[in-house]
Amino acid sequence: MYLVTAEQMRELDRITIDRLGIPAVALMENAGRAIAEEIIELCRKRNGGHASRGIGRTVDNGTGQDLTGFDVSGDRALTLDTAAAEHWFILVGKGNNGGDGLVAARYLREAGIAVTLVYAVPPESLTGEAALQRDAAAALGLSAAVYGQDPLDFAACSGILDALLGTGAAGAPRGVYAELIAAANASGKPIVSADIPSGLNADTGEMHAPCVHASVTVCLAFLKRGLLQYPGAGAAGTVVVRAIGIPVSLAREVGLQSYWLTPEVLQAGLGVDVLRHRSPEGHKGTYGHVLVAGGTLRMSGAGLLAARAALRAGSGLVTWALPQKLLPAVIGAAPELMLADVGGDEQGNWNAGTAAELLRLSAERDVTAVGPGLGRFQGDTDWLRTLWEGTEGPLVIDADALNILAETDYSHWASRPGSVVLTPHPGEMARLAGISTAEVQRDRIGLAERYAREHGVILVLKGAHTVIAAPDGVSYVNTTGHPGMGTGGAGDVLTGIIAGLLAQGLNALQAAAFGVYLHGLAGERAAGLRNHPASLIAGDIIESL
Ligand SMILES: NC(=O)C1=CN([C@@H]2O[C@H](COP(=O)(O)OP(=O)(O)OC[C@H]3O[C@@H](n4cnc5c(N)ncnc54)[C@H](OP(=O)(O)O)[C@@H]3O)[C@@H](O)[C@H]2O)[C@@H](O)CC1
Ligand SMILES: [K+]
Repeated sequence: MYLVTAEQMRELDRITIDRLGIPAVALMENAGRAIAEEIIELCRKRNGGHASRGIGRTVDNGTGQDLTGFDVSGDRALTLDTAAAEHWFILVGKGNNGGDGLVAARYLREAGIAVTLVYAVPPESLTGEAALQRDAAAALGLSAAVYGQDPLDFAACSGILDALLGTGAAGAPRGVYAELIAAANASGKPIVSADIPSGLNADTGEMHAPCVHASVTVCLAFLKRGLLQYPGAGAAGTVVVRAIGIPVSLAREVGLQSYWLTPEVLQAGLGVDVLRHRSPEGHKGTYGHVLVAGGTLRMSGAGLLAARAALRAGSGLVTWALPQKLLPAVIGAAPELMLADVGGDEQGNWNAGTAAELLRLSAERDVTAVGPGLGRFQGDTDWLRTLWEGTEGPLVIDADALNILAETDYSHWASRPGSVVLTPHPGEMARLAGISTAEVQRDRIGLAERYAREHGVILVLKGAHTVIAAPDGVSYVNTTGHPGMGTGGAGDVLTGIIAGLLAQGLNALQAAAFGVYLHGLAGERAAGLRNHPASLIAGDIIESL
C-alpha cells in the first residue's frame, strides 16, 4: 500500500478532478459515507454487536499488528440497532475536511443517529464543495452550533467526529481550532478523525499542540505518511484506509515510491518469496555462507546473537570471525557455527591487523556483516575502508562500524560492486547524519530517503516502525514488531537476519525489507510467549524465527 505526502495527495486530487473529470463533490460524498460507515462500525463494536468485516485496510497502531483483512464485497447497510443511544458531535472545519464531516453527518442521521454540527468558524465562511454540503445539511434540518457563539456540552455526546483539519492544514492548530481540539480530547469521548487527526503533520507524524487523540482515523484514498510515523501513529488510533474514487493507478503518474510494508508489497512489489520455499534438492551450500565480524571480550554476545540469527534466518553456513583471545570462551556456545580466528590484541579486542585475515575470509563467503560488539580501536577507519573497498559481496554495517562511518567522509571511498546495508538505531543515525536524535525522529521517512539517496546505501532506520530506504528513492515502513523488543541485542539479531537473507540470494533491498518484517514478526511471537512482554530478550527473537 502506497504512502503519500499531503502535496502528493493534492496532486492526485487535482488529476482525478481536472483530468479525469470526476467531480470533487463525488469524492467528498464517498469520503463522508466511508467515514459514517466506520463510525457505525465503531458504535456496533462498542455495544458488543457483531462487527461487519471492514471494507478498508486497517493498520492497528495500538498493538503494532497489521489486520490485513480485505473485503471488497461492497456495500454495507447504514443501520445500527442501538442508534437511538448515540449522539455524535461533528466538528466542522472551514475546508474540505469539514465538507467530509458534513457528508458523514447526513449518513449518520440516515442511520438514525442524532448529530450536532459544531462549526469551528461561522458557516458562511465555508466555500466550494464544503459550502454545498453545509447547505444540504441545513436543508435536511441537522442541528448546528457555532463554537464560541452557541452553548456546547461535550458531556451530552456519545462520540465526536473530528473533521476540523486535513491535508490542507499548516502548522499548529490556531485559535478556535486549538480550543475545540483540547475540548474534544478532554471530553473522554471516542473520537473518529476524518483523514488525519487534526493537529497532526500529515507528512512527518509530528504532533502539534494540541493534536486530536483519535480512537479511529478514517484515512481517505491513500495512506498519509504521518499516520505511520510516531508520535503521530500513536495519536491516530486504528487507521482505516478507505477508497473514495481516486484511481490507485494514478500513483505511478505522481511518482509515489513509499510503501507500507505488507506481505503483498514484499511479494508483488519487491519480488520476495515470502513463503521461503526450499528446493527438495537443496543442501547447505545452496543457502549461502555468512561471515559475521564482531564481538570483543566484553561484548562477545553481540557477535554471537548476529551469527545465530543468520543461521535461523536460513543461511546454509555461518562463520563467526572474532579475536583469537575469545575463541576458547565461545567454543560450544552455538555448535552450528563455524569460528574463525582473526588475531586481535591480548585483551580480546579487534585491531588494525585483523583486516587481512578478514578480507581472506570474506572472499570465500557470500556476505559480510560487520559491527555487532566490534568496539573501537586504533586505525579502525582504515580497517573498515579496507573491508569496504576490498570485499566484493554485500556488506551489512551495524553498531560500532556505523560509528566509524559517522566519523569519516566515506563518500571518497572507492565504490564497491556489492551493495551496502546500514542498520542504525536513531542514536547512530543522528551521528551518521550529524544531527540530534530528536531531529532524526522528527521525520524518519524523509531523513532515511535523503540519506540513502545521497550515500548510495540501503538504509534501515530502526525503531518503532522501522524505515527501509533505497538509493533510488524507494522507501518502506514496517509495522510488525512489539514494544517488548526494546532490549539489548535485538539490533544484532536484525543484522544477522538481513545477512542470512542476503546469503540466500535476496538482493540488498529485499533482504533489508524482508529481514525487518520477519524480525518484527518474530518479536511479536516471542513477546506473546512470555508472561509479560517486558521479559523478552534478544535471544527469544531468534528462537521465534
Ligand atoms: N480536494 C479534494 O478534492 C478532496 C479533499 N478531501 C478532504 O479534504 C481535505 C483537504 O481539504 P483542504 O485542502 O480544503 O484543507 P483542510 O485540511 O480541510 O483545511 C484547510 C483549512 O483550514 C485552515 N487552516 C489551515 N491550517 C490551519 C491551522 N493550523 N489552524 C487553523 N486553521 C487552519 C485554512 O484556513 P485559512 O487559514 O487558509 O483561512 C483552510 O481553509 C482532506 O484532508 C480530505 O479530508 C476529500 O474529501 C477528498 C476530496
Ligand atoms: K481531521
